Amino acid sequence: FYDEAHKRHENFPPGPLKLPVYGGYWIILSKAYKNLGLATMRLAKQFNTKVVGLYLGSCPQVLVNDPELVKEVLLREEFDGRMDTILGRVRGGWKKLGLFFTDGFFWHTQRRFSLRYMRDSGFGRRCEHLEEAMTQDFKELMDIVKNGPKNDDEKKIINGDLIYLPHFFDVPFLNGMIYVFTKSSLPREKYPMLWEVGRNSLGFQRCSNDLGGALCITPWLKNILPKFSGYHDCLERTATIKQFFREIIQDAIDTYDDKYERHFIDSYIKRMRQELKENNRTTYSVEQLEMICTDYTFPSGSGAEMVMTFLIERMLIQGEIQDKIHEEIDRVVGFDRLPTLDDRCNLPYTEACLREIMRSDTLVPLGIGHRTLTDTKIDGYTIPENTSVSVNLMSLHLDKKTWGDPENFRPERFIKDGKLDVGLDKSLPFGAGRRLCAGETFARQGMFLLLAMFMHSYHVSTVDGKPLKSRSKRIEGLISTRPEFWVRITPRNQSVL
Ligand code: HEM
Repeated sequence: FYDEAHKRHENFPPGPLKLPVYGGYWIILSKAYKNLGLATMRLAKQFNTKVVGLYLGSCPQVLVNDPELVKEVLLREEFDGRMDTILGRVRGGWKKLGLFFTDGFFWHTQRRFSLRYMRDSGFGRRCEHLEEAMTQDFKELMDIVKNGPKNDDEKKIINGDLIYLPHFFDVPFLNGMIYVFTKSSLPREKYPMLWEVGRNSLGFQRCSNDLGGALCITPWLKNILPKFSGYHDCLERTATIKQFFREIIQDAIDTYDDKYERHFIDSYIKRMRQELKENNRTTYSVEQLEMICTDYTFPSGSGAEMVMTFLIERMLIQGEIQDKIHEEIDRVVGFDRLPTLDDRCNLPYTEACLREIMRSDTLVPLGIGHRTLTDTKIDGYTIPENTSVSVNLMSLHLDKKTWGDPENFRPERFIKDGKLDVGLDKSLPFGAGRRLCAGETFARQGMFLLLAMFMHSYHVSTVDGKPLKSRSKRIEGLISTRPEFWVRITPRNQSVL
């Protein structure tokens, strides 16, 4: 037992013992059960290293806990793989599908194709049609607030002057994605479907953690503890989102005409058929198209909304932030129209608040795990091929040398001479390199647009009217989330409706 616990690859980074079955997994959790970023920092301190090495079961796992090394790993190609885990397999019906959990030629081809098409639809540059669609959805929400919900589904999200976060923001983000895929969005009668996708997106994010959870180390847990291990949620939540897209894709296939390329789904089908005809084989398939739609959709229905929710929670703790955003929006936009993305460069404080919340409240603390594609080195240590490598983005976002006062929420740190200076933003909430978040532009622009419209239209307070004393406990999942909650909104600037 002693020998086994101390057995390590040669020159592997220092770290905890390899205990039976789970290796060092429970040791990390014991450092900070609900906060793997903090746990990583504590392990790094304990072993006096920037790179921690341990084993999850028998699989080598490296945790990188240093701002410079984090960037290095994200930028070096030999770290670009993804582990082949049960989590990824369950989602794809035991096949390796989608974008998040695939790698190599398949991932590269599918990511490049989708982003090449979606580049003009708000994923590379601004898309006015997408902005109009998201603005229209926001106006519908304002209408529900003003005139009251029409049914029980609406009441679950908007009830009098109370709104339910983060799901209040489901409609514009998810309908936005549907617009990107199909060039049309769902009308108000179908919003309950979007709320269902939103609930499942958030549920999926909570089915595991940044290290894959116990299920990835001991997949047999799916048979004996399907609910507790997260297996059930992973399967069911993804199945619901996939089913939602299956119907949209089937409809596109049924009405497909080679001569007209109506939208992304058509162009994907076209490429699939072309490649099959010419080469008799292809990485394109209807199943993969379902997974692509799912992989772009669930972060929209959870991640981007959670960042906005974190920021609203911060405003309920530090009331002056809300006052400053209101002051800026009123001065720049006025009272006769809603803000647009044209206003972004003139609303530096509002934009800085989004950047500061993503720095101070890291959404994906250990990023999405990478895999080494070959034997390699980091900080002098040897990392064998097929090692899972996670970068602790919190080690960068809370680094004292980089930020001076990382513990303070201070959007002004990004503002110089009254203007936003993006050069001052050293945070990497979306990662970097070839695995950079595929939705960064969509997320940044969507969050800004919705935040600006929301703050232009409402004052926000707690249900009991008292300021919050502190942030709520985070739920550690694939991303960090806070529990859903109701907040009170008081209309302002309503003449735009
Ligand atoms: C504020 C919100 C968001 C944050 C902070 C965020 C952050 C991240 C991070 C850290 C990664 C992993 C990067 C890596 O592997 O090193 C990632 C991957 C990804 N994100 Fe996001 N994300 C957000 C929103 C979105 C949205 C709205 C979408 C889609 C519309 C999206 C789509 C993706 C995809 C497809 C990947 C996988 C990329 C790949 O493996 O090639 N994300 N994101």
